[in-house]
Amino acid sequence: MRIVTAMQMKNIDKAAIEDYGIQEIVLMENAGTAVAKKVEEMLGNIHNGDIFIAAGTGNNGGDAFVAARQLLNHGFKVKLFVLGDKNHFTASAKINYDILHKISNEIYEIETDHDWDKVKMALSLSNAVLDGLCGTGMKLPLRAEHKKMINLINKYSKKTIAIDLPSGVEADRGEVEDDCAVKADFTVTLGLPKIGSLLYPGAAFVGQMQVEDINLPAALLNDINICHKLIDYDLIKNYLPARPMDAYKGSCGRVLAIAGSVGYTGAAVLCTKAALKTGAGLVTLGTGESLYDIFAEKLLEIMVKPLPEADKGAVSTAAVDVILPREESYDAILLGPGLGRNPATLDFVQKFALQVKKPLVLDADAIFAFAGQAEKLKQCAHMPILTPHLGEFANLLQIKVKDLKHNLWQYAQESAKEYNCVFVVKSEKTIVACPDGQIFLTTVGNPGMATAGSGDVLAGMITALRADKLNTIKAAIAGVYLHGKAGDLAAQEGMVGVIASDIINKVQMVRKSIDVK
Ligand SMILES: NC(=O)C1=CN([C@@H]2O[C@H](COP(=O)(O)OP(=O)(O)OC[C@H]3O[C@@H](n4cnc5c(N)ncnc54)[C@H](O)[C@@H]3O)[C@@H](O)[C@H]2O)[C@H](O)CC1
Ligand SMILES: [K+]
Repeated sequence: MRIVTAMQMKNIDKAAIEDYGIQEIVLMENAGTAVAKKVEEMLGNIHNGDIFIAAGTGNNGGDAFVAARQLLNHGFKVKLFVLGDKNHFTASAKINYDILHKISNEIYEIETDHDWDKVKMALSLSNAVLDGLCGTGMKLPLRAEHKKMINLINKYSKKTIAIDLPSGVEADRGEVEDDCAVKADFTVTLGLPKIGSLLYPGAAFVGQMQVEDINLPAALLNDINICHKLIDYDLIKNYLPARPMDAYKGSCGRVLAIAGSVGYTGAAVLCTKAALKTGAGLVTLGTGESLYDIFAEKLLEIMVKPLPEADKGAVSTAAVDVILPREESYDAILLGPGLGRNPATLDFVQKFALQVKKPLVLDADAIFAFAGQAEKLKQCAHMPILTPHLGEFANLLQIKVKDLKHNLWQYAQESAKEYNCVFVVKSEKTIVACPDGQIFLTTVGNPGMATAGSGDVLAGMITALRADKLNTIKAAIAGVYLHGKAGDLAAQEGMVGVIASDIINKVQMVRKSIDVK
């Protein structure tokens, strides 16, 4: 499913009206009807409950007026409070405001302190709250009266449905000012999900999201110019073919992981085990020769290839001439987990990455090796996949983390294009940014996965998928999805306490659930 900015949604509305002749008032009627249906569904057996509705003067409020009419028709008692200048209703909202006024006398303006007392009384008596204050048209900072209304709604904490977006959540980035946004149990989003409702802190206010197409033409909702999509089952369901009956270990993806250093042997174990559990047929760990005994002892199914080292455990540039002659033995190569930042190792990474002819995944210290030199990545034989967390990405681009965070999607999109890389940028909402401008946003995973080694596991999983014939973008997307789903399964035993090995142990079950039959 595609996800949109406020402007992109406005353009879809505009196209619906101008290209298809679907008038805004029709879309509003569809929106309000869908919202009213959700209220009734949420209230279950309360058939004549009291509904508190807060409405603005824009089309978000217009949706609320339509919903109010529907709910009244179905026997509910509605108290609706309008916030904003009544002389500035949008046209469609005004039409529905006037219709509603002919049906109900429980439509209130809020001008005096007494009116706010009525708000509190109505909230305290309500069975449900409908938030139609503002949606994609809201620009921060919030006006004081809206903050007051939002804080009151949250204070009475009734079952709450937000229309399109929880009021107070910024539509494009998910920004929320002073934690002041409607804490919704459900958000009925219209047309397509707004990016801001999927990013924190905004995402924390959405509750369960329900997407209603409000009868917009499918061609508009699937417009290829909308280049942001969700990573969900629907997207990846055909990515992972079931294993053919005539498979053999060399036909399921041969991975080489160059990883590990003194004090960071765990990363090498995690990324290689993750590659195997993701389905790679053969996995080899290339590591400093003095660590060979440790890994040979630890690893059964993974072959260990001792490499020349500069200092104990630090792979050196001489390793380039050891691996390159044998590169045809591998289908994809992972560089980085726990590799360390010895200058000789960083030199090895750059020299190897720019000479090897096999698909590459760069993680952790291998990304560090290109800090401030990302343009060199364009010399890789295949479009590489980089899996930085925010700090590693900021360091690669040589910018501050806070600047990166404020404009993450733009930096990711521009960097992917400029350096011809796929960036898997790990944060509470991992994204996959591609050179063609596409950005994919994960819908799975949980805070329990913020644990040592989780990134090593992801890097190993992506490399295994890349080795098993998935192209660069699909390998990155499928890896993020599998990793998040495995992490969600691991968190079922308790989110706190998930460790990276738990994620690895759930990968098999996730693959079983999504492999194409
Ligand atoms: N997606 C669709 O196809 C449809 C969406 N609909 C709804 O339309 C709104 C967008 O409507 P718009 O009129 O552009 O703006 P809003 O109603 O979201 O917001 C304007 C509203 O909010 C007040 N406001 C703006 N900024 C602030 C602020 N900083 N503080 C307080 N108040 C603010 C402003 O005064 C107005 O009252 C979309 O979200 C959907 O709900 C269509 O109805 C159907 C088609
Ligand atoms: K809203």
